[in-house]
Amino acid sequence: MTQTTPAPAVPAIADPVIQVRSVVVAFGGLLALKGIDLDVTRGERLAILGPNGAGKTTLFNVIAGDITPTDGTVAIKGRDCTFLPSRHRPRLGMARTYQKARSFDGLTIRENIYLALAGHRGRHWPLWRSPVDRRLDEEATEVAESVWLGDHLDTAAGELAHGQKRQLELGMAIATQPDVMLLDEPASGLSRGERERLVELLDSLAGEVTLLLIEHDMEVAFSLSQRVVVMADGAMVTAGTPEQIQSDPDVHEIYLGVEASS
Ligand SMILES: Nc1ncnc2c1ncn2[C@@H]1O[C@H](COP(=O)(O)OP(=O)(O)OP(=O)(O)O)[C@@H](O)[C@H]1O
Repeated sequence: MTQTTPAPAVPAIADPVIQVRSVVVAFGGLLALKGIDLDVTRGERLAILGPNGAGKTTLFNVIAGDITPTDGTVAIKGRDCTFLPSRHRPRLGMARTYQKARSFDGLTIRENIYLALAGHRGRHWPLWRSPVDRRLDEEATEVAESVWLGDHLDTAAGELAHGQKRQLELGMAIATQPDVMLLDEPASGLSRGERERLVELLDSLAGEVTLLLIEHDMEVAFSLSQRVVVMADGAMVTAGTPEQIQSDPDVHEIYLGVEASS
């Protein structure tokens, strides 16, 4: 399969939250990203699609600060963050989830969300609970309820089913009240009912929250996004509305080509 389509031009947008410019990532001799340009505007819902190995997670890692690009720049809310480590990005209002959930298995749902809340507010795990800490406990309960985990508050994360773990991770991200959320395959491994609840939950986020989504489940990706970017082989192949992407023969070829060869 060959992708000869030139990368789509980056249109100038009024209120960019994320600006990726000429980003290259090399892992030894492998070019995982070959010069990516991407602008995401405030409140936009953007899905990134592409076959395995296309570079989607690597692009997320660059935007979230988990890896520094070999070349190019990333700006968040107008500030050059190319070299800003991921641990500083929540202060910019950014949260991300990972393909593999990163909650603490030995802690309960309430405790995991509490820690996310406390970390965001610059507090530590208290030996004695002050009124502020008790308020955080209440907030943790509210967040757990918002991701439909209110009935499992005292269940250890390690005992949760896969779908519930993803709900917890989403809750931990939401707890930091981000205005930019990067979700890496949030629907993976979820049942149909859980996927529907996920869409409902993400749909209910405030309009100003910017959402970037890597998702293999087309139904989820198309129903949640306003714009879809398709990547293959470290490059952006095309971009458009969900309707445009669904009827794009190049996109079909990318997926069918991969399916045929796998
Ligand atoms: N840390 C790493 N070291 C070496 N190669 C890597 C590393 N991370 C990713 N790669 C390679 O970079 C390429 C892009 O990987 P990436 O995970 O970004 O793709 P992806 O589109 O997210 O795929 P998937 O849908 O399977 O998660 C792949 O060839 C992958 O093997």
